[in-house]
Amino acid sequence: MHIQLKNIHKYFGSVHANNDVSLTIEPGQILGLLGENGAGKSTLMKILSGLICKDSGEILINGEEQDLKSPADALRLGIGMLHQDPHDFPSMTIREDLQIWDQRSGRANHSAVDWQALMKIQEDLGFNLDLDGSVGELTVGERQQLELARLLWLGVELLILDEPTTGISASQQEILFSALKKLAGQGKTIIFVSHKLEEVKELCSRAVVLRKGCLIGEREAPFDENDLVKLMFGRQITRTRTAHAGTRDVCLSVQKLNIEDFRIAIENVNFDLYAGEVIGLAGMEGSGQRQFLQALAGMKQPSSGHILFGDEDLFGKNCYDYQKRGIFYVPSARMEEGLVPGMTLEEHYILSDCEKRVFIDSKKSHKVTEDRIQRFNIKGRAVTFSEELSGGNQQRLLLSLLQDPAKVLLLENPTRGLDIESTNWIWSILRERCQAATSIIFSSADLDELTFYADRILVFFSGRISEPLDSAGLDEERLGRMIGGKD
Ligand SMILES: Nc1ncnc2c1ncn2[C@@H]1O[C@H](COP(=O)(O)OP(=O)(O)OP(=O)(O)O)[C@@H](O)[C@H]1O
Repeated sequence: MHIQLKNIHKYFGSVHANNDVSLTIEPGQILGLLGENGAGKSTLMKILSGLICKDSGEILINGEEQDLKSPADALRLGIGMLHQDPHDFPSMTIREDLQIWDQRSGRANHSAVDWQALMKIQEDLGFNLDLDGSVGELTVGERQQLELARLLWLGVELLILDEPTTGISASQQEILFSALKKLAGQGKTIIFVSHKLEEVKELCSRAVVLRKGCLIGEREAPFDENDLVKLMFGRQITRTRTAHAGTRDVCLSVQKLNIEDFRIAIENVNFDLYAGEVIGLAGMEGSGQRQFLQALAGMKQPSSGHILFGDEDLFGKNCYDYQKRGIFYVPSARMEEGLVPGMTLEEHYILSDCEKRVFIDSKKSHKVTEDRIQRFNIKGRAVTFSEELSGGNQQRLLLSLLQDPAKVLLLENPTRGLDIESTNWIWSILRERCQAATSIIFSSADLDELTFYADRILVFFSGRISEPLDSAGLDEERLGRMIGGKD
């Protein structure tokens, strides 16, 4: 599919999200679309996939101008997008979810041959989704897999992937990349939106960069990472190491903890979390990290064991008891579990205020909102709805809602979808909290982030958890082997 975007403009109120963007993409090309958080990448891709309408400009598909008014219009032309947050129906089975989408694209016949075709796509991509399983029970990574398989099943020729590797493991990523290369080899056009330059280097033949809504440059492979960073931010940025603040004072002691659900059984976990320490959880997605974090936040009842906090055993208490003691959890699925669509930034701050009162103190809430927007550098206003923020800014909003003082922060993929500058910044904020004796346990699929920011690492493999490993002496290769259960 040959795609030509000509002079695309898009405004959201006073925000000029896409400013005169022109771009041509050849068939069989894997194009990297780069830019800092809020640069306008998702907006451009949403326009191309029919989810939102451009204000002006032209879209030509195979030389013909097209007026894309809906995702169904785009799908009919063979354009499909995998969004940062899954677009699916958690209350349905996978089969039902697929059928709904297929009807939207105007093709409603589902013979055994159709389902066989889907299974073949799954097999080619290395996915293993049970068609009669519930969508709501899938992990974020599996939901991405479902969407990708669905798009190919619907016959897309242009595949747009917005940050597709954020929730998936290294081995899933390998499978995904080889599948994408194969698809490009078959002539499909792929646009890969990412903040991870090493992935763009590995996958893409060409990269274009957006900054403040404008397309400001492009490069052909092989890419120089420093050059791309400079193009994205207008200056050089590297990962900044922050001072470690770990002490030997035990903040939380986990003893003989057993956690069980229908997915996984985690047995006999024992470790001490020290005040000011950062512990990273490594492992393939779905190896128990989420259940573990939720158990430590009181959101999931462990089957037995002890969670000792000071003189108290928190086993059996609920999440509000944990919150009262300063133990907070931040989920990975930010728009579904963390933020409330339809509510403004200010309403989020009002809702997250723990102080109980009948009336809203609007003077105070305006001030808190303005302070947090400024402190967390959120590109949005007090009246902006959470779903209107860019992905990276939603993540900033989520983290800005955390209460002070916090004793323990349990963070699921805290820098998901953030650019290097924002990641540096978030970790500087988190480390600042550690200096004030807050302890952090975070999960991440990014080995580099784990070895760089964690003091110690717990490796999860099929519900088994390693002894805490000192991250200082741990190289990524060994960590990778342990995650795969080979060490
Ligand atoms: N529906 C909307 N309503 C209002 N403003 C919006 C909306 N969608 C996006 N914006 C604004 O447009 C700008 C570009 O956002 P966009 O999501 O395209 O950025 P992005 O480059 O994809 O960022 P990220 O890497 O953080 O996902 C941001 O300032 C964002 O707040």
